[in-house]
Amino acid sequence: MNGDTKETIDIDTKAAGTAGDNGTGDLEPPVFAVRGLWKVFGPRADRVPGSAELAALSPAELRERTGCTAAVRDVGFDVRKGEVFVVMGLSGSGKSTLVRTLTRLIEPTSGSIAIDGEDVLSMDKARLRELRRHRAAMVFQHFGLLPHRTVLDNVAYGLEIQGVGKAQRRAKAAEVVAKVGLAGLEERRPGQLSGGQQQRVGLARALAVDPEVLLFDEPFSALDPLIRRDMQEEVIRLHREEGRTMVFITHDLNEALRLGDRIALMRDGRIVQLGTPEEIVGSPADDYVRDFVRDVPREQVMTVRTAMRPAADATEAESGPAVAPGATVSEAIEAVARSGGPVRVVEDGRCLGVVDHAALLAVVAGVPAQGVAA
Ligand SMILES: Nc1ncnc2c1ncn2[C@@H]1O[C@H](COP(=O)(O)OP(=O)(O)OP(=O)(O)O)[C@@H](O)[C@H]1O
Repeated sequence: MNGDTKETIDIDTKAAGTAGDNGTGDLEPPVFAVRGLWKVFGPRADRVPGSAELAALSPAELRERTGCTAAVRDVGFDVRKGEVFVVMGLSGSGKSTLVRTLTRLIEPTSGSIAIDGEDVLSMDKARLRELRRHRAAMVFQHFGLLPHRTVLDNVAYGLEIQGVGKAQRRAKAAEVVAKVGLAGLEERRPGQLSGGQQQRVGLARALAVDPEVLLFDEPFSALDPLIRRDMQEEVIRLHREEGRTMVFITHDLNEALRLGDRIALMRDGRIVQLGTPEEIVGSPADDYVRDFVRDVPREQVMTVRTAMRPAADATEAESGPAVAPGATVSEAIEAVARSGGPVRVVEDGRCLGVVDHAALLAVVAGVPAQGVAA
């Protein structure tokens, strides 16, 4: 593992192709910066990342030759402040291992991880404890609630182990319980709650410590679809209201598309594509991703920004119904159907382009359309 004792590490801003760029051109330091990260399980795991020959083997070949599994293979990315960063992939692709290495619940084999520029791999035990308790709180699928404690006391638990006084932690817990929609249930025990309500308690407990980043490990996969939908809405609402940074693991593509500002799609320990939902659905990096997103209703993910063409003349640019550039193709289809003609794409009073029947149909069909902006 790392022998690095520096408190901070230099971040190679080009390594992950995304560092520092928060999409607005501003340079904001990332919350997490991960570079060249490996986690190999098995005998003499350290030799795998260092060996070009072993690192190039397929998972099956590697297992056969060395008895090792490379759960995370040479992964690099940034988690930007305020975004929902989704790690998605099929079972066994390495999602849980990757997210657990961020706070060293699992020790990486090699590579670097920084939180707000601070080297996570050189943190001592006390600093790590502080990281997990205050800065990066995890919400697990199995919520790990204490069965004999009330909802309020379960939520206050994280504050209790931080040494916060009783009155103060109960006041804070009550506030967070209300925030996740559990007001009135404070004195119940976990056994008296539905699965969805228990998950809300788990979420409230993580929120109570006011962490900089919330890490969700498939938190909703055990919930039935309606309650799951409810909890997704809850996460979207909390994110909108608080702008808290979130890292969210899921194997469910729809959940990833609904929640993610950006999605890292994993396969066999590697990130095969990292991008916005629209980039992943609209420009899959390879056949694997293309196959993965094949059944996604494109009109609900793609926006008119991708579908628009320049206005043909001043009349087209200046009159008629308008939509915002972030409107989905599905919304624009409705507007075009109602108006019977092209619809303008307008931002801050300026016409960026227009969308018409042909362009919108091309997006739905997944084929390039003539005159559509690249
Ligand atoms: N402690 C371990 N020892 C050996 N191999 C492990 C260990 N933990 C995970 N693995 C292997 O690492 C790979 C990635 O596992 P991981 O749990 O990270 O995947 P995942 O994408 O989170 O899967 P799931 O969605 O099923 O939770 C798998 O092949 C798994 O068998």
